[in-house]
Amino acid sequence: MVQPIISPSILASDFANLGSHCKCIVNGGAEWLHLDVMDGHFVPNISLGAPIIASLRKQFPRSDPNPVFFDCHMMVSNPEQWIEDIAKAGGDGYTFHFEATDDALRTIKKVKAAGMKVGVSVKPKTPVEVLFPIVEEIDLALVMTVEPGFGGQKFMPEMMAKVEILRNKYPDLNIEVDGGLAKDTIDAAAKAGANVIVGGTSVFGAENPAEVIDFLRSSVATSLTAKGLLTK
Ligand SMILES: O=C(CO)[C@H](O)[C@H](O)COP(=O)(O)O
Ligand SMILES: [Fe+2]
Repeated sequence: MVQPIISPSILASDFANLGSHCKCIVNGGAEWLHLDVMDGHFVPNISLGAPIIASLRKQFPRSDPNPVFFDCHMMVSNPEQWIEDIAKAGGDGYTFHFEATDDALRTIKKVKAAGMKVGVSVKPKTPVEVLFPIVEEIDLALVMTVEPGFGGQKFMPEMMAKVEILRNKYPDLNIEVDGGLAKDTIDAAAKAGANVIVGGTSVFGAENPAEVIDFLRSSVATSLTAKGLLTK
């Protein structure tokens, strides 16, 4: 059993007003914040790192009644290098790319030892089957629905086959999709079985983020209910 989770990506935020922009999104009902860390090497772009995450954590303290989950998407070449820094900065989930490590199990163990939930992501050209041997050890699988590196790209519907394969095999797994998720693409992702939805441009760029968040969540809830998978 899983639940719908909306994780808006701060890549599409107004960085000069990051704290207040994120407050508006969280007040609009987002359960998680998706923090895209890019190193300019694994992907051809640079975004942000631990110092920004630490500043943002001060705005969303863990002592809050419903602390916001910091869902860190690590688009970096050496994911083990940043585990301690991100944990100290206040990361809750550490999702690294399968393509970036030569020993995913070792990296998974290190993330867990640092006290974070662990996710593993696959780029569009990576077959989802690579996750099968490690799936029992992870908290989340992230299926990229764009080539990682930039926000505002077009959703790749052909990635939904990967989500379906994972959902059929692992009904209790958190399956996240990232890239181009919006009102016109959510149904495909929800029907395939995704339950954690990243929305950058569609949520941070919306006039009414709360309405978009509700829309995304109800699509996921409808599909999970139809599959008998929704956590009550
Ligand atoms: O990981 C990412 C890019 O690599 C981002 O999370 C993603 O692109 C979200 O932005 P948008 O919803 O605008 O596509
Ligand atoms: Fe991301």
